[in-house]
Amino acid sequence: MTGPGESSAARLLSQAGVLRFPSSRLDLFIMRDFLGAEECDDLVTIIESQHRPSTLADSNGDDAFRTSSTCDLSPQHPAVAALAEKLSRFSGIDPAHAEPLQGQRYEVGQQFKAHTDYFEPQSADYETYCSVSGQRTWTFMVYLNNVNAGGATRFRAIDKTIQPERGKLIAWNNRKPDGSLNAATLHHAMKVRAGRKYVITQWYRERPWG
Ligand SMILES: O=C(O)CCC(=O)C(=O)O
Ligand SMILES: [Fe+2]
Repeated sequence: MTGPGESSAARLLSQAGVLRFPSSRLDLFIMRDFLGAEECDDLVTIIESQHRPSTLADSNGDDAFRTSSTCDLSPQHPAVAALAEKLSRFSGIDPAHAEPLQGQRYEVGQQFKAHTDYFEPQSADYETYCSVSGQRTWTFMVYLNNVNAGGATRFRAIDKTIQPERGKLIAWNNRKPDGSLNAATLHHAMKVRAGRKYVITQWYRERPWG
């Protein structure tokens, strides 16, 4: 069964160039060249033009936990609207279930330590984040540039490290087939060692965004 805010392995694998990482613990998919060079460069320009310090949904007292910058991408921007539509067609998820797209920008030394994208049900702010749209379901993330050194995304539980590569998309299901949260989705955006790193993330929700 696939809920309204969910993609599926069958959907993703039916599209040319999509590979599945072999793991019984986590549904993780990779596609190179999801975006072309020009699309990536346009999105990097937008992120460069406007960003703020990234924040955490559940602050844990570690000021070094997430040190990147975030760009709230305007859905009015044609390049952003085009990407949102492309992701929705690709994922098969109704765009009503999509959060607004976000860009992340990492300078040398910046990172996002190991975390999950779902909201912790025990956290104080769980209701604030999830009462309207529900839990996060799937994550789709696109690397917008080749990083000179560092900046990989590491999934520790399945021992998989993905190198940033311009235009490459990765996608994973934050939940297990039975709908429970999947702790094996734990991932770490490792420190950039040289150059900058830019990504865009699309998170989807159980219910329409609102
Ligand atoms: O930048 C990355 O490699 C991962 C970013 C991430 O995990 C997030 O923004 O939730
Ligand atoms: Fe994440």
